[in-house]
Amino acid sequence: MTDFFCARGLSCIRQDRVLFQGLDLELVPGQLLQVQGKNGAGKSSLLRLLAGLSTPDDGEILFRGQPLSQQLDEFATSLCYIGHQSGIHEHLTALENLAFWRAAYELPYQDNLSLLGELGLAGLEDVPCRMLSAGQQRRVSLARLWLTQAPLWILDEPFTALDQHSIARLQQRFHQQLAAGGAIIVTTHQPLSVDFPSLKTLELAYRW
Ligand SMILES: Nc1ncnc2c1ncn2[C@@H]1O[C@H](COP(=O)(O)OP(=O)(O)OP(=O)(O)O)[C@@H](O)[C@H]1O
Repeated sequence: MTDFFCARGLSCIRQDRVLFQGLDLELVPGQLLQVQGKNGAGKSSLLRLLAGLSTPDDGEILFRGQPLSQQLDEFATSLCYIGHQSGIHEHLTALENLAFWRAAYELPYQDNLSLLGELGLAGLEDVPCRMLSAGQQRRVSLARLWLTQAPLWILDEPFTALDQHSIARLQQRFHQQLAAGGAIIVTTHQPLSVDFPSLKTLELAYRW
């Protein structure tokens, strides 16, 4: 077992249904884990457990050899979690959202205008996010992945609402994160289009 990130014997019960039990996984630096499964199989529930946002019914999760439950604050600084919800402030502009994240997570300085330009949001930096399209809002949300230095990313359906160009750009960002020794856990119903040598898949079966 690696001491970077692993889970042992995880169980999750929702509405009297056992989504999974006895689930083991491990992730080493530079690795991409894709969690797959039908709608309702429990992918988001698993990712929320792994992100420390909910507690397993059984089993434990270890980050750098220590149980997550004993180091949630430290873990939060090593994690970038992006769930189904965009996590952006809709009344703030894209630039203001980036400034907020940089301050909240004490991230190093970046030229946010250039970053938004690279993400295809040039000219929209000062528009309140509620007025952006779904795909544009998703790009603002994903901008965190260009700001963060967290070694572990947990991403729930990050490609939703993105056009093909944005999907390719995000997958290139995945490559950079993995090459820098980071690791990624991702759910997606779409096949990953770029070749990831370190890709590992975990299929969650839908159980009644
Ligand atoms: N907080 C909750 N309370 C009660 N039931 C929940 C909760 N979260 C999830 N569930 C139930 O757990 C099951 C799995 O949900 P989950 O969101 O993990 O599935 P998923 O595999 O991510 O699905 P999808 O592909 O549709 O996003 C669903 O039947 C859902 O109704």
